Amino acid sequence: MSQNKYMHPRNIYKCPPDFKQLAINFPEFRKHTTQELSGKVSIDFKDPAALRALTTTLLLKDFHLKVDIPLNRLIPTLPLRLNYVLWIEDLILASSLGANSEICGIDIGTGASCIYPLLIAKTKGWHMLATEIDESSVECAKRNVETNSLKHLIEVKKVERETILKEIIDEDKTYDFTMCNPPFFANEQEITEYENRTAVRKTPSNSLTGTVGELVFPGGELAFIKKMVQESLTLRDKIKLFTTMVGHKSNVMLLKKEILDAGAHSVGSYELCQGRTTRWVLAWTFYSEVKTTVDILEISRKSLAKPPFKYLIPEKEGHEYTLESFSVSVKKILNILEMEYTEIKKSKSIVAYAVTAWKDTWSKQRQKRRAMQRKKEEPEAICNGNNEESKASDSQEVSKSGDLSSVECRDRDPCLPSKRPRLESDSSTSEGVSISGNTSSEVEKCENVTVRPLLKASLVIRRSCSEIFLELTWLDGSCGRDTLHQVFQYFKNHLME
Ligand SMILES: C[S@@+](CC[C@H](N)C(=O)[O-])C[C@H]1O[C@@H](n2cnc3c(N)ncnc32)[C@H](O)[C@@H]1O
Repeated sequence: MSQNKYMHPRNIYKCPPDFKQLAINFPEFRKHTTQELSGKVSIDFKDPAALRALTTTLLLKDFHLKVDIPLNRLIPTLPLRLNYVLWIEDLILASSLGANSEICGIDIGTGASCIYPLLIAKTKGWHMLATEIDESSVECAKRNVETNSLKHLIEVKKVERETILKEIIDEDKTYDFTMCNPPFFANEQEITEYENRTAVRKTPSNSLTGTVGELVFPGGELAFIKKMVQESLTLRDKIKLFTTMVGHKSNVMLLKKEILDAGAHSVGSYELCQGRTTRWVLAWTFYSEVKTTVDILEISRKSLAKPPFKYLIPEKEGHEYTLESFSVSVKKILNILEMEYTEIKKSKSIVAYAVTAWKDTWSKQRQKRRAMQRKKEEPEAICNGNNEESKASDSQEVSKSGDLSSVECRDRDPCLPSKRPRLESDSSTSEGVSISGNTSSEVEKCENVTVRPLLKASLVIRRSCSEIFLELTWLDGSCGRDTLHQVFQYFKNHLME
């Protein structure tokens, strides 16, 4: 029975890919398909060439990644890999890792495809160190990184079989997380048994790909992970979160006990469900503030509820845009809009600001300019009269509410409700940029009443390969996300001026 409904909520393969459409759009994939009389298009999952065509086609279509996978090496399936990556992302977000610096991870045994680092670097912009023992896989992984112009984010390192983590960590470096899809089997006999299992469990639907060297470790995954746990004890200050995939359910409880006995602060596990395959992942840490379990539905609900407004900055002939030059243009617009901003993150690939608006300066700009013009042209007497009228209505308001500041605030902010709500202590995270707590300027105190800003958002300028994106994420404010969309439109219209 397919377990797709239990896939990670943000996994794009929860809804399986449309093979017919893939065959129409990708001739390389079409070669491996057959069409039944009913019109249904399928592939032979036992054929490694077909499996490879599916994975490389999806990587190209969904992630713009061009990946070479040799037929004689392990061919990764994407739904499972993505489930693992999304779970790590949830833990990183829940633990607020990378809030003040770039996120760096390690993939132990990256394989020829270099699948995890490519997915992570491409979709999250995180730095990855990828290790591998197999010489030819190392070469292929390096080529894949180069082909996709991700050398600035991914380093592929050839290591010795005895090494898991200890020897690869530089003295002066720390990492946010490790991940690993370890060799599962203890010997070749186990591989044969797995391939031929029929009696109790169904034969796996996919063909088992990969060399003996890739799939076998003396003592199997249990021995490999136990070694990793032992090494994590000496690296407890260098790595915040250790994770690994586990292939056999029976090993999950054994390893959890082993990890806690070794002195970890906490250990958590999660079930990766996809197609007919189930795998497990373990996370452990020596830090009290780092999370090893997470409410995935809650995190996904939050992040899906507030996806950022994203704008790919169009290329302009003869112009080489940099993050620096865009930050200048963005700050200029923020000043024009009289928005407060604080730089919260700056790296080679990201500049992020926390922005706050106290009044609407962006909507109906043209009408406002016309009104100003008309006001200038009006005779003084009428103008005076109007002023008297407005003064009268203001004083009425003052006497009703008994609070002068509320009138002032509402005057400059049409969206503020008549009774100002208290601003709850806020902590929001958006795509690796986290803003928590309120600065004194964000909360304006008027006579014991706490005023909520009109809008609070994160503004991220992100470089991914040669493309630059502007991302605006709604965080809080008396006006909703629609207001942020107006600001976003304003940026789109004025950024290239
Ligand atoms: C099951 S494969 C996973 C490949 C890839 N990460 C994936 O998920 O498709 C395990 C990989 O770990 C590599 N490996 C085995 N022992 C290793 C070690 N001590 N350090 C680094 N890589 C190792 C193998 O060569 C193999 O490529």
